[in-house]
Amino acid sequence: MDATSAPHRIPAEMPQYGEANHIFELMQSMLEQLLIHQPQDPIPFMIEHLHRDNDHVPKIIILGPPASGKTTIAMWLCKHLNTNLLTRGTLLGKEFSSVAEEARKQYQRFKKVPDSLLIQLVQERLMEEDCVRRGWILDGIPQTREQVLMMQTLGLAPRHVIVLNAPDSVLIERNLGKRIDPVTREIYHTTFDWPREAEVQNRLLEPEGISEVETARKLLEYHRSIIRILPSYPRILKAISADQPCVDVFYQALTYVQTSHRSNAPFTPRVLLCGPMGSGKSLQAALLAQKYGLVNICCGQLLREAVEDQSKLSELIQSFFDKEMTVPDDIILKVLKGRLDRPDCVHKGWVLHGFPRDLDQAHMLASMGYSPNRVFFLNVPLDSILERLTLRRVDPVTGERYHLMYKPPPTPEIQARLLQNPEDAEDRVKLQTDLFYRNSSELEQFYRQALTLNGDQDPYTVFEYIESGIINPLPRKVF
Ligand SMILES: Nc1ncnc2c1ncn2[C@@H]1O[C@H](COP(=O)(O)OP(=O)(O)OP(=O)(O)O)[C@@H](O)[C@H]1O
Ligand SMILES: Nc1nc2c(ncn2[C@H]2C[C@H](O)[C@@H](COP(=O)(O)OP(=O)(O)O)O2)c(=O)[nH]1
Repeated sequence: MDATSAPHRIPAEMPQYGEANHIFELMQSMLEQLLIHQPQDPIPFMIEHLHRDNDHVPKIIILGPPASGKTTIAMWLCKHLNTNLLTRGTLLGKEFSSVAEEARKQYQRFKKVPDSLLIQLVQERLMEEDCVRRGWILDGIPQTREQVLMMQTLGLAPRHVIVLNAPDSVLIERNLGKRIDPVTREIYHTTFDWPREAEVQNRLLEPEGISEVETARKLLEYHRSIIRILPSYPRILKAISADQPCVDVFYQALTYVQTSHRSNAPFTPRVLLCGPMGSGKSLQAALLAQKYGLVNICCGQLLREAVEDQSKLSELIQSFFDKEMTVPDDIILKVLKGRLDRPDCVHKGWVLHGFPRDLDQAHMLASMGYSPNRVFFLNVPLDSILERLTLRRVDPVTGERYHLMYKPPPTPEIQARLLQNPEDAEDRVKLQTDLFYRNSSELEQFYRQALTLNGDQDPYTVFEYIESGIINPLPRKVF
């Protein structure tokens, strides 16, 4: 007996609960910490870990060569995400810390801090309340592979690693214009980022070590070490070109750190495609069903099959078809429930389109326990919909579908006998489209995590957007 016909032991609502509450990620994070720290008594350790509940605070590392903008971007991200910035300077400058004091001594004597001492400083800082509660951004640390390994051994794991890059010539040139505000420690640039206030302009200082020779030396050192660091962060690394305006780098970095990584949690897609007729729902549903094995449920088609199946509802539904009246919601829901309850839908997941069309239907669907976990709204302007639908024809002899613009009939004989579906007439399409957009805002309100996309483009581009929306976890609320 294959899985889709075996009696389903796990009730459908369990995976939904797990997904809605990120149970899998919660357990995975706790297990990682347990294995890293191997506490004597795991129970209190797990309780304390769960109480801390900081699995989604920012834990970011920004790496990059000198003058790539690490500190600039790190500062901007910190302000936006309300998290803590950790740099070598802030770590070494820490007061009331014997480790920091020892590190300062080492730096004063040897102009270098031993890896073990620096990482000890990082560990000490990351365990402080504000970093636990609001997360952290490490600017330019780790600098060596040894430091990476020490951090991993201590369980200091970032969730996102950003590596900035730009041609050395650009960086050497750029560093010459670097200026620092001694009061706020803000970073500026004589050409690219000059402060507006004259008071700030007058007090800016030229930092040490920004000469061409000095920058070139640091670049050499960086290139040697970075190739040994990056392989340690295979799945959480994002490279961003720093050879573009700061603000563009910032927005790419912000978008990245606000996406959750794909989790290994078992996930059964329950996809809902909403959009006016002709927006591409059926086409996209067919592509999803074909590629991911989802059950394709077109509400209209389901009702027609219910009539053909001679089911006990068939006469009732047929009577509404004959009177060209919409089938009542409760009858549609009965048919829909019958289909969604089948093991293939529960096991493989489904892609539903053509229902719900309004808020009442959405409430009814949810009350039956069929909440989609991915909702997409396909937006297509009316003129594109009219172009797609009103030029559609079908050959009554072969059943072949044509489109007078995209797929014209091959011969005049076929052209002559083509028929147009009355539903595709311009006035019908305009009425249906208007009806959809009258209800769509309430539906978008109801499906808070819905993703809206531009359906007026190549079908495969639309499909890529939908695919990415399904595979990737939904963006969390902003930190
Ligand atoms: N994308 C950018 N375009 C132009 N100038 C930039 C850009 N990013 C940073 N800068 C400027 O380059 C200089 C170096 O920036 P920043 O100090 O942030 O880089 P960094 O990677 O932290 O450097 P270092 O590692 O040497 O501390 C600053 O003057 C900053 O204003
Ligand atoms: N250019 C373009 N045309 C599309 C796209 N999706 C669907 N179409 C065409 C194919 C159909 O002839 C027509 C309606 O598509 P459909 O998938 O039946 O729309 P829907 O009524 O199920 O929402 O539009 C699409 O994404 N791009």
